[in-house]
Amino acid sequence: MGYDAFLLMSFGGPEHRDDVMPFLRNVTRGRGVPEERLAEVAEHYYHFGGVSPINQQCRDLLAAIDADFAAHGLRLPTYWGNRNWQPMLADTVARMRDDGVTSALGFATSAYGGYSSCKQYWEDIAAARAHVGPGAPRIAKLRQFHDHPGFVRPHADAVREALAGLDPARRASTRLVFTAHSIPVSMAATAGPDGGRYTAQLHETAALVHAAAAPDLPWDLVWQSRSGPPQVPWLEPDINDHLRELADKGVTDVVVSPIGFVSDHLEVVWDLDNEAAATAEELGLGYARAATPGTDPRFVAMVRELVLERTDQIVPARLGTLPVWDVCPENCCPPPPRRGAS
Ligand SMILES: CC1=C(CCC(=O)O)c2cc3nc(cc4[nH]c(cc5[nH]c(cc1n2)c(C)c5CCC(=O)O)c(CCC(=O)O)c4C)C(CCC(=O)O)=C3C
Ligand SMILES: [Fe+2]
Repeated sequence: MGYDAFLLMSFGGPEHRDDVMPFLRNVTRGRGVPEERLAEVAEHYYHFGGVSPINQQCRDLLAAIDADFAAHGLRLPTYWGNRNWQPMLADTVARMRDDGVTSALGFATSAYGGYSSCKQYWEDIAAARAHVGPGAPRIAKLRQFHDHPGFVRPHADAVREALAGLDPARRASTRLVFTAHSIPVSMAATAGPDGGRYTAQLHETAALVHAAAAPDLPWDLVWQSRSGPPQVPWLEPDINDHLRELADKGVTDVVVSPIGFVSDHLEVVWDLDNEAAATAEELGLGYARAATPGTDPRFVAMVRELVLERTDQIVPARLGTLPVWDVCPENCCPPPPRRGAS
């Protein structure tokens, strides 16, 4: 098939209290995120003992991928490396070289186009290969999967399940609220080869999940987890402001579906299960948060299918019509201007 390894790439997160600040400095190096914001976000991690759930979720996903590959006779050794915390991608790529890997396929735990969710993983690959030097394996990144049935259907089932936990007598005043990570407006404008692709793909995913889960209900796409300096505009509205507006309009219940994410990591368990849930309670809104795909067997199978489609063994499974791309054109998703100390 031309490839001799599979590489899982993710964001990374701390697993000890002492790792929280070094991790946050890795994430925000050169991005101009104010100290106060870092201290505030550190508290979110300390609330969970300094342990982000994301690394364990990656271990679980990789174990499920191993089992799925084996069950389908796909003999590819698997590896895992992160952008911001151990296991760091550069160390993983060094291990791949030591193991004799020459050409790997990389899967990033982000479904969408854009700088943070796609292009930055290409930069991570290039930096890791440069760090390893001669003999570093070639690594190609698998495509964005925002409309793959293995991603959309688990989200849709989760919305249906969350709805089942709300009062059916109030269904007529219930609303679906899809959320994704906010990004700077300038980053959204330059996402994808023609710009605007992060938000466009998210809209498509939201529409697909809505149609599959609860086509009778109204829905919105809003944003969460804003970072960065206050003077830089980021995508709005924030989920918390949006919940206030919905309550004012007479909405009684919400299902919040984090379609921007593949697992229940810290941005989900803090920003939604803690903050947004508290906002809803204050407003007297019924609130149910839909699960993310995690290790849903359909999502795990999707990873194998992305490998098989890349190696021309199956045709791509797609529910939407927006472009997805395997290789980023040069002009695609430029990095944000670097600010502050780097
Ligand atoms: C688009 C996007 C995704 C989705 C795509 C993907 O999944 O890749 C994502 C995911 C995540 N973001 C995460 C955590 C953080 N993101 C931050 C900051 C930032 N995110 C940004 C964008 C995104 N982020 C941006 C433009 C910044 C500003 C700094 C910069 O330009 O890079 C900060 C800094 C502190 C702060 O929040 O201010 C933290 C701690 C975690 C880990 C959670 C855990 O530990 O479980 C995950 C999965
Ligand atoms: Fe983030």
